[in-house]
Amino acid sequence: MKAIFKTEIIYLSLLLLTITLIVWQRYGMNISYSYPLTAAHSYELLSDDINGGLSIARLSFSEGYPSLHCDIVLSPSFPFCAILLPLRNEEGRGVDLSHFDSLALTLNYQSSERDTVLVYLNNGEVLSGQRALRANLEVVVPHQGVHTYIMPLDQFQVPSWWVFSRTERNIRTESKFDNVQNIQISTGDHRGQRQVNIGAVSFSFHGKWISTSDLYFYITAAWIIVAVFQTLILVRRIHLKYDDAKQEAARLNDINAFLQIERDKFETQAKYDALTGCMNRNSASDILRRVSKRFKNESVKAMLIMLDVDHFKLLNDRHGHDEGDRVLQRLVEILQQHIREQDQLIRWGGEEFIIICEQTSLNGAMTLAENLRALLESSKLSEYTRVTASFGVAEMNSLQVDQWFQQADKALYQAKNSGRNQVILAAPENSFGAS
Ligand SMILES: Nc1nc2c(ncn2[C@@H]2O[C@H](COP(=O)(O)OP(=O)(O)OP(=O)(O)O)[C@@H](O)[C@H]2O)c(=O)[nH]1
Repeated sequence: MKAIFKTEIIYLSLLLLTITLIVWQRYGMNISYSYPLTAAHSYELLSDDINGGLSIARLSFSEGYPSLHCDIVLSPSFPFCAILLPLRNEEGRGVDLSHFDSLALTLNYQSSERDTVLVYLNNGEVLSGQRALRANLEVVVPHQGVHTYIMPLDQFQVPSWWVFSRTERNIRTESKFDNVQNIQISTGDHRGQRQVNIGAVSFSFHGKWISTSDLYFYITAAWIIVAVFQTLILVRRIHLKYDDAKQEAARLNDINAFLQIERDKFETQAKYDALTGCMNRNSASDILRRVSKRFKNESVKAMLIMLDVDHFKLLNDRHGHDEGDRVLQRLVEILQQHIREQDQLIRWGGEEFIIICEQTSLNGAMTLAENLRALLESSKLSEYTRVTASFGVAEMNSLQVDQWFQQADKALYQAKNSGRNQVILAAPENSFGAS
């Protein structure tokens, strides 16, 4: 949000700056160049006598400014007269008009015939290793008397006579104003005999500090630079955010893995007895639901053997709780080793266990219970005393699971009451084993 706000400020500032510069450039940023045309300066005159012509040019300052008086005489050469207003400094360097757009030239014009005025801006250059003047020409249709003529510099063109007068091949024919040596004001193309007076009243070049094209170039460049810069910052930010998100995802993955491990641990703890490692009562509900379903749907027989260590309290009291724990651990070990893999041994509580045997006949269950009873009796479950267990066996029939358990419990109770260390089959009363 903060970054977006900053971006908006940057673009808004740039927009304001752009508008300000465009308006300022349009109505301000003006520059001009001129000097007063007085007798203090030296002005050059030219006439067709350089080509063998007969026209006569004279200079006067009758009204304070230089005036060209020209008697144009017919001759085979092109008849003309001209006055040159110098622009070069003492070192010979001309004026650089790159930042100027127009020339305002005030002339006092008198002519006996209708004619044009040729205005040249002669630009100093080196061509073929020699100094030369490039003629940049604009034609003015003058009015009699004093008038100001505004001439946009981009309308000045190099005349064809100048191009043909050069011997260089591939010479550039466009106008150039980086070293303008003088302004040449010349009589026009009328070839007839006549008298022409041209007073150079004043001149001034006008322009802008920054040209319109340069200004638009700089503004466009500024917008491009800012946009590229902003894009780079944006890309960098996205990259950093992506890295952060990746790190966060990795961190969440770690937490998830940790929680998964913890969940598995708790699940194991919830279903398995911490002391003996066999299943605890929490596992029983799933197993019993499955067994009961299979019994009902597929008539798979199931037997329940319930066993309880005899006089376990006495053992605890006499030999300590730790010894009691060890007895329970060994007992589970032995039972696990001697039941089938599909039989489920569950610690029902305290020193009481159940074994659920599917696909087992009543005789099979009784035999298994008896074998286990004898095995426990003969095993040295405790190094201090003989340990035995009593068993109750019940067959699953159409009764509910809780009634099945009640039957087994009842048989176990009978086994206890009948002197312990024996196996009792739930009604009809049948019992195996030693007393
Ligand atoms: N060491 C140990 N003792 C336990 C554990 N769980 C239950 N007991 C003890 O087992 C004893 C069970 O005693 P009783 O229910 O009176 O049964 P008993 O002494 O075995 O007598 P009968 O079952 O009638 O033969 C209690 O003292 C419980 O504290 C256990 O995890 N470890």
